[in-house]
This record gives sequence, C-alpha cells and structure tokens, in this order.
Amino acid sequence: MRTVDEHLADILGSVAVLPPLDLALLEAQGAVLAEPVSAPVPLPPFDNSAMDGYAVVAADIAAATETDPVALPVVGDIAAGDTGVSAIRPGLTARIMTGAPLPAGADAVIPVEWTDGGNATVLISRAAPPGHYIRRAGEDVSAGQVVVAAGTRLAAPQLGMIAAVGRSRVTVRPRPRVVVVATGDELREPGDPLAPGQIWESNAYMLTAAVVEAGGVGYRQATVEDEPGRVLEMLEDQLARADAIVTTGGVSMGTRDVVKEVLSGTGTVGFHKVRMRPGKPQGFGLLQGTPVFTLPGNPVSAYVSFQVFVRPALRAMQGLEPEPLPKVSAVLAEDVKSPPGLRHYLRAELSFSNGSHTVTAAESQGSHQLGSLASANALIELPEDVEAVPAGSHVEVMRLPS
Ligand SMILES: Nc1nc2c(c(=O)[nH]1)N[C@H]1C(S)=C(S)[C@@H](COP(=O)(O)OP(=O)(O)OC[C@H]3O[C@@H](n4cnc5c(N)ncnc54)[C@H](O)[C@@H]3O)O[C@H]1N2
Ligand code: MOO
Repeated sequence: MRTVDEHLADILGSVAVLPPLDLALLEAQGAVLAEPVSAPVPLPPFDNSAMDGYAVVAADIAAATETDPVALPVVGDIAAGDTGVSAIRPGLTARIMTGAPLPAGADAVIPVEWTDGGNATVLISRAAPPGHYIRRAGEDVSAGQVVVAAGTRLAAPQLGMIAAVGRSRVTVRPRPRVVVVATGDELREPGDPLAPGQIWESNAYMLTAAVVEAGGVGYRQATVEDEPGRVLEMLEDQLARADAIVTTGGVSMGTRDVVKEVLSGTGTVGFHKVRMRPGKPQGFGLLQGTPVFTLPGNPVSAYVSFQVFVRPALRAMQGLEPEPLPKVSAVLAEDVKSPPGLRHYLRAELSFSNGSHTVTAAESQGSHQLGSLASANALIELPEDVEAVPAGSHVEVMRLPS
C-alpha cells in the first residue's frame, strides 16, 4: 500500500512538459503561453477621442454655458481610421468620432450632447478642462510592456490582448490530448438496449468531460472488451495520437482484470493499492514514453482518481503548477466517520451563507453510487489519521469543477 501523496509524487516525477508549439491565435485557446508576449508599440498608439463630438482648444470654450454658448467654426470631420494628419488652430473646432486621432492643436473633446450638433458652426454650451475625453497614447499599455506572461492559460481576455498588440501567432504548451477508454464486457453504449447483466458505459463520458474541464482535449475511444489482446492492441493504436491515456476498469483482483494483466511489467506501468477511498486500486506508468493512468472501474472511484491524480498531471504537462482542485475550509453540518488509515473523499454539498461555508456529506458514499456524485458540488477530504469528525468541526473541502 502507498499513500495518495506517494502515488501522486510518482506520477509527477514521470510526466514531462509537452514541447512548445507555434499556433494561430484562435487555435491557442485553452493552451498555456510558453513565451512572454509584449507590446511592440504603446496602446493606444496615438492620442484619440473617447467620444463622438468636437475637438477644441479648452481655453476657447472656458466661458460656455447653456444660456451663453460659444460658437466655433467647424473646419472638418475626423473619423476613426483617418490616416491623414489633421490640426486645428485656436478659435476653430473639428468634428471627431470615438477612436479618431486627436488633431494637433486640440486639447479637449466636447461630446456632441453638449452642443447643437452644428456642421458649419457649432454652439458649445458647457466648458471642459484640457484633457477632457482624450485617451492618451500608452495609457493602456506602454511600448515593451509584457501584456501576457509566460505560463498563463489563454482565455478570451488574453487572446484579445495578444491580438491587440498585433500578434497573430503564439508559442504555447498545447492542451494535452487525452484518450479515455473504458474496459469491460458488461458495458453497452448509451442508447443501445441492455441484456441482463449489462450496464450503460458512463466512465469514459464522464472522464472525457473531466479532461476538457482540466484544460485538455478529450477523445473518448470505443469501449474495449475484457480480452487481453484487444486491450493491448487498442493501447498501442492510441499511442499515436495521445499525450496521455486514461483507462477505467480491470485493475483489481478479479480473474478478468485484463488491464492489470496486460500492462503489468509493460513499459514502466506498475499497479498499487493506494490508501484512499474511493480509488484504492491504481495503475500508472509510461508506455513508449506516454503516461498511462489505469483508473478503477467503479464510477466514483474513477472520477475521484481523475481529480486527485490525472488533473495535476495534465497541469504539469502544460508547465503549470500541479495544484489540486481549489479547496476551502467549511463547517461540517453533520458528523462523519472515516476509515482509519485511508484518505477519504466524501461527496458533499458545499454552501455559503452568512459569510461562511457549510458542508454536508451525501448519504450515499458507495463507489458505484454515481447519483450522489451527480448531485454533489464538492468533496470533503479527510486525512488518513481521522476516524470521526463531529458536526461543527472545520474540514477541508475541494470544490468540483462546474
Ligand atoms: N477481491 C477484491 N475485489 C475488489 C477489490 C479488492 O481489493 N479485492 N477492490 C474493489 C475496489 S475498491 C474497486 S474500486 C474495484 C475496481 O475494480 P476494477 O477496476 O477491476 O473495475 P471493474 O471490476 O472492471 O468494475 C468495477 C465496477 O465498475 C463498473 N464499471 C466498470 N467500468 C464502467 C464504466 N465504464 N461505466 C460504468 N460502470 C463501470 C463495473 O460494472 C463494476 O460494477 O474493485 C473492487 N473489487
Ligand atoms: O477503492 Mo474502490 O475505489 O473504494 O471502490
């Protein structure tokens, strides 16, 4: 038997960071930036107007009021995108649009709402200080500034920022491609009829979705029956497209636990009992350099094993800290018991009210009971040395991805 921490350390000591890739911006969504991206020019690149209105010399309209507006001749129109150089002299104004370059000589913009909207001459009915409604060059980002740091996962705001500094491609750690495959003669596809003794396959659907939630690309592979030759053939085929493989089922003590049978001693794969519940039987190792996680078949065991072992490994493959799911401390609403010597992950409902978190363990905690996982939003994590925790105690709780 090994501890959760020992098994995780073994995994993290074996997985390598994926090599960097140069990708077009939209292909890089969800990948992790492998280089710092900096601005080649300031943003905005030039002083420009924040409003549709009139560019003026502030001093010219210092006396403007509703009852005594100032009249200024309009010498031109400046639209966003105008590339010509424009200028005004004191006593004149130019109509200007949001984002248009400020004409030389102007030091304020008056929004059209403060005027009569005139074309040849405009009446301005309010004064404004110099700088009014002007967006200065560089006030967003200065030239040379790093706008997205290496190691950042690229979501919408970062992709927008990188485009805004003129980059169409970036060097990233790609999202790991993870093949998920269920094993078991009893498994049928959802949608197909069941014969007695059969069940619908659910683990590979659940874990393929969990891969995506963890930042990877998930491929659900067709279920493989409990036949050693077929399992090995499938694994070898999948190595071509996988950065990692996750299997479920066939790793305990039965006579047909073929994953264990086929992979024991293959590559560096080893099988261990881990001091945890659920998720005791685990296998992990490299097959031709590719990490293979052989998770137990009980659905909740498979899911908890994924969050505890596979998710941190996928993060490490992207060069990120292999941190666990985010944890909070919560007050236990009801007493719980825990098996001695095992780290216990209990499905639970976490809620927040009056400034503190409260957590209630689900009634059903069997590792086949997917129902209580589907209605949980958290896992209570009880350390190995804990056997009973009374209501009112503080416990560590992992939030499940939602
Ligand atoms: N004698 C022992 N028996 C078992 C032990 C043990 O230590 N000694 N460990 C138990 C624990 S704990 C677990 S967890 C399971 C792990 O079993 P396997 O990984 O070999 O998984 P299977 O036997 O193939 O299946 C277990 C269970 O889960 C159902 N299953 C499997 N795959 C799927 C799937 N893709 N979708 C839905 N359900 C699935 C399967 O029908 C079984 O009911 O072993 C215990 N036994
Ligand atoms: O360890 Mo098993 O995962 O408890 O059912």
